Amino acid sequence: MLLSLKGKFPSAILALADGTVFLGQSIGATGSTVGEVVFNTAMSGYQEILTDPSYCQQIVTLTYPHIGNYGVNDEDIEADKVYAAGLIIRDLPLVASNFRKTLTLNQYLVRENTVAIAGIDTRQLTRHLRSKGAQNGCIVGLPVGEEATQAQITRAVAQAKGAPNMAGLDLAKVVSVKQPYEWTQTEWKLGQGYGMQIAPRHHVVAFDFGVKKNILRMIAERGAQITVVPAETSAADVLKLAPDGVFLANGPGDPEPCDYAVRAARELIEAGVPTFGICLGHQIMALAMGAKTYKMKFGHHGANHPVKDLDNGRVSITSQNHGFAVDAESLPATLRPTHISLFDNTLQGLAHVSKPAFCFQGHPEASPGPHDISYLFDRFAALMDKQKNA
Ligand SMILES: NC(=O)CC[C@H](N)C(=O)O
Repeated sequence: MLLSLKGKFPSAILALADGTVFLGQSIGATGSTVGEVVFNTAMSGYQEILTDPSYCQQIVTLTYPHIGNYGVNDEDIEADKVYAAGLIIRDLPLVASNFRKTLTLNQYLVRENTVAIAGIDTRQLTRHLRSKGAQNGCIVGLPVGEEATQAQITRAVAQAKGAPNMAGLDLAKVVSVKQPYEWTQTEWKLGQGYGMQIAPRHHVVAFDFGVKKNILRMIAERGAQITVVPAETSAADVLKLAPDGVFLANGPGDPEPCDYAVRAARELIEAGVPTFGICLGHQIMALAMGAKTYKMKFGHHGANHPVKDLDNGRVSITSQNHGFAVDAESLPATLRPTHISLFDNTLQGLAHVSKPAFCFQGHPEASPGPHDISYLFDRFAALMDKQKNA
């Protein structure tokens, strides 16, 4: 437990389903939360991570030891609320400084009703998750003045054990919008903030499985007007919108139960509509073509993952956030691998051999992370240009 936090914040419990218990300080809401505990190795971008809908029902532990140094602001959000089920960190600096800061991380977590624990040996926790695999956990933020009792610890372990298993969970339709909406916001620029697409040359229909705002901004930046549609929209309804391209978004949960999305993706790809998928969207495109997906041991969550482009040998440092992957052994003849992870050789990118469709497992929009692989957004725009001019 870090002495600097003790006495300044109430006590908190972190319990894993295997019975491992850590005690620390509550830096968010009072109460308890459960979810799959995963570790993310990005050094900054905690606000983008907390608001990424792909973290729905996951508790994130950040391996970088100082989290909160630059506070939070109103702009670095990937959705309009915090989606992560909870946050685990080592140290919360008591001074947060940045010219864009509107709140401290602690104030933000309380406002967003997010349970969070600090003062945890996140290195020990991460080594545990890495050797045993991701597992469910429970964080309990205690009221001011209360210390953790054995009964509360036992109850927290039981809550962790009782949490639903991520494998088999369809969360895309849970987090998806209920009504379509239009998107025109473009990328953020220093001194200007976010821009707006006023002269679009493409119309993109984006399936919202839990879409990150920065993906939409990067597609809009390259010339698109975007109609975001609910996860369960049929291919026929998408075709009625006469799109130049279709985007399959990132999102939480297991891709396999998303049969409605798999069906729609198959029909749109076979109809020859230029299609681009990211993360869950990549997994859905692979399933649509007949490949299989599987649950990884602890997944990829970070901002420095090297990925090789198999077409030209180029290596990009990429942002990653996934717990499932496409089984390379299961690829049908219609899909060819385009990218692999240099950490573990797992599949990172696919392209259809005869249709204008491709997808990527990592996060070319970063947020947070390096922009090495943003060329995939250019590729999507080029694919739509080519189809239009054909
Ligand atoms: N970021 C994402 O789209 C994640 C996809 C999927 N939920 C996974 O964990 O693999």
